[in-house]
Amino acid sequence: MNNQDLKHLKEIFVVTAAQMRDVESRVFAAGMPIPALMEKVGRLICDRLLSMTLKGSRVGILAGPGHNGGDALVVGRELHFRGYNVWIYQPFGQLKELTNQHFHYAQSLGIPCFSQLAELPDCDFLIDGLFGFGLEREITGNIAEAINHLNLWNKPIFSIDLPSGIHTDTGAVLGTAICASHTFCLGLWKQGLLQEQAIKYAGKTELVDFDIPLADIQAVLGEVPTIKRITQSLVINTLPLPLSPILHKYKSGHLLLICGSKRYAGGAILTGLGARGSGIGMLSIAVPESIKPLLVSHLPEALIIGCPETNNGAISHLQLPGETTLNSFTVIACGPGLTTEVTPIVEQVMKSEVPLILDADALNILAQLGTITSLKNRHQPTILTPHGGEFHRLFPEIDITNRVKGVQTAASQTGAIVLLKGARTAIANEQGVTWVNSESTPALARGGSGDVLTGLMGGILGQVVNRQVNMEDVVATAVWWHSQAGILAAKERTELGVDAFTLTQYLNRVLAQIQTDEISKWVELNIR
Ligand SMILES: NC(=O)C1=CN([C@@H]2O[C@H](COP(=O)(O)OP(=O)(O)OC[C@H]3O[C@@H](n4cnc5c(N)ncnc54)[C@H](O)[C@@H]3O)[C@@H](O)[C@H]2O)[C@@H](O)CC1
Ligand SMILES: Nc1ncnc2c1ncn2[C@@H]1O[C@H](COP(=O)(O)OP(=O)(O)O)[C@@H](O)[C@H]1O
Ligand SMILES: [K+]
Repeated sequence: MNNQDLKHLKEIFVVTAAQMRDVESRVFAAGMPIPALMEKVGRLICDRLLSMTLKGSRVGILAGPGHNGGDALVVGRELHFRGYNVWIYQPFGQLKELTNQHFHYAQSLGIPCFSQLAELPDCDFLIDGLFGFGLEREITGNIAEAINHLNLWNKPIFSIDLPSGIHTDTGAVLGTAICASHTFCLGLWKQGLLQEQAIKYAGKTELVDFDIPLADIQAVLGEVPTIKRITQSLVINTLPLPLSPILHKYKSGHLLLICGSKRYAGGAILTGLGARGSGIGMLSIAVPESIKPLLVSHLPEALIIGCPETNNGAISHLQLPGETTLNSFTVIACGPGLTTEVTPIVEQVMKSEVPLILDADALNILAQLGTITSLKNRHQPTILTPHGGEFHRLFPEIDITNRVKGVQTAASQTGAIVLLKGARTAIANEQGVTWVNSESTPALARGGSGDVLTGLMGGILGQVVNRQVNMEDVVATAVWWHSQAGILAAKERTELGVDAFTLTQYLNRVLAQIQTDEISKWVELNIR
């Protein structure tokens, strides 16, 4: 594997504090000296800082008692030698040995050091090395006060490894936490940085790779990591590309969408447009008869199935054409805009023998039915795509403060692939294989964007279901594609310009951006 592929691969792994300690212990046991690693990490951060356009030359170093503080002191010393005005704030009585040595050396170089925050002069930016993955209890007293005060300075703060105060695994705030503008996560992604509650503290995040041998990572996390970050290089293999030159439309998947009502006709259109964006070969959409003309006008290529409807304009029962049954389709996606009147339809699709995506109202009906564990009886995969509220209705007992644990529990209870939507969408299958999407945009937090995701996911699934792919990989691919469309649209149109319809217009542009050679080049990483 070349260096670039190895770097891509390391972006996928996610660790807890205990796992990071195990990985580091292996590296140290193999002979890498701890001081040499600290020096290397400090220099890498320093180089990265120097490659950014930093405003001003007055730097405050916030040094903690552990090795996070040691890293920060190395960064401070290097910036000092490069002509920056460096000041150190170090309020702790006792430091770890190595950190203590760096602190004394900095003092001997004449770098001013203070133990009181009030003495620290005004800085242009700060380096936060108070605590990393060694934070083990709530921050209190003068350190907590200092952090709260520093957050009010409104200056850029670059956090080393994690914003100090953020729990490495859960992302929870332990007492208080630094609000960083940028976080340099060291070596491997810490699970806490992928949890929703850490987002507003971490700022922009990036991984600083310090060349941990892959063998050490895999010895701790396994060859197939249980928790994976969704990255382009990992999902690219699951995209429905390239097409076979002798493709026939009936070999490219037939997706059935069951969606919409007189009241929520737009949801059906958006789901259909999401499916269109996937490139699915054949698309059928079952809607109430009265909105059929509307769907036809928006999706002329789709087969629109008008169904009998209730007095309120919801589908009363499915009326599929001719000999068609639910099992005639490659995939079924059911839910957006249905209303909660369609209970028999949800019961009917649950009995189908094809992969099934349940979203929105289908999830609310499932919650009302109270038969969620019966999903285990399905012979084909089921994918549930709740947002936080729907998740709570489906799984009132499951706490999602730790969203990763939450989806894992839900998936193991139901046997379904569970996707919990949000700023950091998390996906898990029954075996606990988990994906987290860490690249997204709040521009997606708008009505209808979830409908687009359901259609897109159904469309991808329909095309790749006969390939040797893991279902949860397909779900992750849909989430990645959807987010990337949002990011691209927000870049061009601002975050406010990404309504759900516009989002559908960017789906194809995401693919167009990916170089064809990258698609054909994709290397087997042996981690599936
Ligand atoms: N060995 C090295 O040179 C490397 C160091 N790294 C750095 O080392 C860090 C981990 O180092 P450590 O294990 O020393 O841990 P930290 O530097 O994160 O902090 C641990 C220290 O803080 C104290 N502490 C914990 N919670 C506290 C609280 N609430 N209030 C006051 N004191 C508290 C502990 O008693 C301990 O002394 C990483 O986050 C990273 O920055 C690695 O990432 C890279 C390799
Ligand atoms: N703050 C956010 N950052 C990134 N993505 C978000 C954010 N909030 C919501 N999303 C995404 O937007 C979509 C919203 O879906 P959903 O809640 O089902 O909306 P709707 O039902 O209106 O279509 C999901 O894909 C979700 O992950
Ligand atoms: K830190």
